[in-house]
Amino acid sequence: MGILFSRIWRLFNHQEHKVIIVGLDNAGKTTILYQFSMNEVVHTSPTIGSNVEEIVINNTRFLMWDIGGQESLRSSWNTYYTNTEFVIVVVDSTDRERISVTREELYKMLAHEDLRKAGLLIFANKQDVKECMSVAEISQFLKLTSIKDHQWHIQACCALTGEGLCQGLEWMMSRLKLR
Ligand SMILES: Nc1nc2c(ncn2[C@@H]2O[C@H](COP(=O)(O)OP(=O)(O)OP(=O)(O)O)[C@@H](O)[C@H]2O)c(=O)[nH]1
Ligand SMILES: [Mg+2]
Repeated sequence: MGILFSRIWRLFNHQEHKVIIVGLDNAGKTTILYQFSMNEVVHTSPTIGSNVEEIVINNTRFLMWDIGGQESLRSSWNTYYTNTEFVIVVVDSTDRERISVTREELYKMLAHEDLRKAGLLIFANKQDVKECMSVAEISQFLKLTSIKDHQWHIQACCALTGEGLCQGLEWMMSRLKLR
């Protein structure tokens, strides 16, 4: 009876799932957010604070927070962590010099109590640029296989064309179904 009730509850309970989009400045977070919400490339300037949009896919509602990635803003990312179900980390695949900074920020986040249960989706963005880092390279730099306490997935994408973005969302949807 309990299982049946919880299945019916989930069927009718169109609750919102909180998602935060983080990553270094210039990674493409805002471009990705508006590809999700408007299906188009918007002209962006560096985000100060955050942008938020509701994205609805097959009756599943995500509330997505895109947070500014400049160095001075990173210490306030943690003010967005409460009730977060998914963290999307956007990596600029052309930025080899700062991948170690992304790694530091990533592990700092994963250690945070409020993100204990959050799933992790990594977008290897800007795959349209020649000689960018591949998914395999980024996985290695970020030591993703060492992450045992969070569900994670890495997805190649190009925010300008939208390629790969849906696959990332599909992974998030597939995690929700398992709950
Ligand atoms: N070539 C290429 N450029 C991209 C891609 N995605 C985003 N950009 C460009 O990268 C620049 C930064 O994009 P934003 O979306 O503003 O980056 P952001 O991560 O929100 O940056 P902050 O708000 O400063 O944290 C813009 O000029 C985008 O047009 C991509 O897939 N390929
Ligand atoms: Mg931005």
